[in-house]
Amino acid sequence: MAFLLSKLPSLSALLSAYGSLSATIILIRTILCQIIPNPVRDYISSKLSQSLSHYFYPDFTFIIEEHWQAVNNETFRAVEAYLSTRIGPSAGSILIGSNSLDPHNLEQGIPVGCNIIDQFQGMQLEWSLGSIGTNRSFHMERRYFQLTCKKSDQHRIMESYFHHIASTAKTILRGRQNLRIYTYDRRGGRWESAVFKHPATFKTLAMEPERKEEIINNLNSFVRGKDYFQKRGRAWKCGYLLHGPPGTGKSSLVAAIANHLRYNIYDLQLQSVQSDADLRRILTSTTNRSILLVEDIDCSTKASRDRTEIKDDQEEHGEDYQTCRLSPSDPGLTLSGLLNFIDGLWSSCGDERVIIFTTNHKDKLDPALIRPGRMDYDVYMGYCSFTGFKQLAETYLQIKHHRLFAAIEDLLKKVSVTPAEVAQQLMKSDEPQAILESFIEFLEIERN
Ligand SMILES: Nc1ncnc2c1ncn2[C@@H]1O[C@H](COP(=O)(O)OP(=O)(O)OP(=O)(O)O)[C@@H](O)[C@H]1O
Repeated sequence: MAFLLSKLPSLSALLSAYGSLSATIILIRTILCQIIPNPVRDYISSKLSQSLSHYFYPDFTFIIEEHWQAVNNETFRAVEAYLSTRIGPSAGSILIGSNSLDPHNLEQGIPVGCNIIDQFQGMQLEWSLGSIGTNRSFHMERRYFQLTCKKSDQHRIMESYFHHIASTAKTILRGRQNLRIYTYDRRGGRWESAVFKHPATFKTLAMEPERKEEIINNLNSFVRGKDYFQKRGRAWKCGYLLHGPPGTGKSSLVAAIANHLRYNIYDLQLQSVQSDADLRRILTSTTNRSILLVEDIDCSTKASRDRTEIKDDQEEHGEDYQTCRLSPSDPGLTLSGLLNFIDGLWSSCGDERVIIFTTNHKDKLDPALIRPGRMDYDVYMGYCSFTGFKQLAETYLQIKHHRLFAAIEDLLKKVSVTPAEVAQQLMKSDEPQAILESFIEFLEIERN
């Protein structure tokens, strides 16, 4: 032990060695500082710290939250759609559900806490779904995806993996089996959805063929039109005003549009909107590639109605005038708030949006709402023409010709019946001859 202690350097020798080492380091540093230019020094030190951090912290994490700047995060939706096709044994658990007992309708989703492994261009990518929020405040729950990868893959992921996710998700969402219809739950303060399975298509719709063709062409160019809209500095959206008497197929046309585009529908009752700020919040929580539907807009709120008419109605019926129900608290929704969403600055919020208003009384709407150029397409759904009748006969009776058609054509020129009334008559039995005879009788009665 004593031998070992005698071999150790003395304290003064250690201090002097430390002093000369420090002096040498300072000397080298000063020389390097003088001969190596600043930018080169910065480059070397950043490279050095990068390789050290890669060594000590090799992973990188991307967080994708459900909302982005107070609106729905489309990247979150894309990841959700994409990952639902990547769920494998590593997940440990999956969500299963369906809207019917048909086993083919079984859908799968990603539960919170689930881990999913994905491979892309040789990269190993680990996904998980997390959530912040408590059971008690379910509405406050915020989900987020977390992607963990190698730090060195970070740029490749930004440049190509997220593009791959976006394009795959687009295809998945376009081809999705079930559409959904959303209604706004004012008390819960959020959209509630149900599966939307409406059988109406453009094929079954009784409408003038040229008009039908025109709408289909417009919708097809709309879907392909991102560049078209961008080049012209316009928001990627289009608006339809559907008007005409009850039972002429306005709702059926909305369903046909949704089925054609494979877009979900957000069915908004303007009565449930309390103010312009409320409208902004509700509409920014809808997703892209969707239809915003406001049915019977003339009855929804004072905001949309012709101001002179409201005054006349109130004078005639008193303050309690209820023909077109208004919110008891008289919603603070204003016409300008509404217009802002149709073609004002807020209309540019989101992509690929179709806005549809329906009304039985176009004449009751405020002129500002229907001035030329406000809504892109004005579609009048009228009484049943002979062409409309033939379409309905084909749908309901599977016949294209019949000797009684001539009499029906003649009567339809004199009688105003809605396609809904015609459809009701054609559903009375399966036997075409008997049905057409009874339909002629019905038209004769209507004429007198
Ligand atoms: N143009 C049409 N083509 C095919 N079917 C139609 C048409 N119009 C009405 N119908 C039939 O009548 C039913 C009611 O029509 P729909 O609800 O689409 O009319 P609407 O114009 O929206 O009526 P409302 O103004 O009362 O809401 C539909 O379910 C459909 O069966």
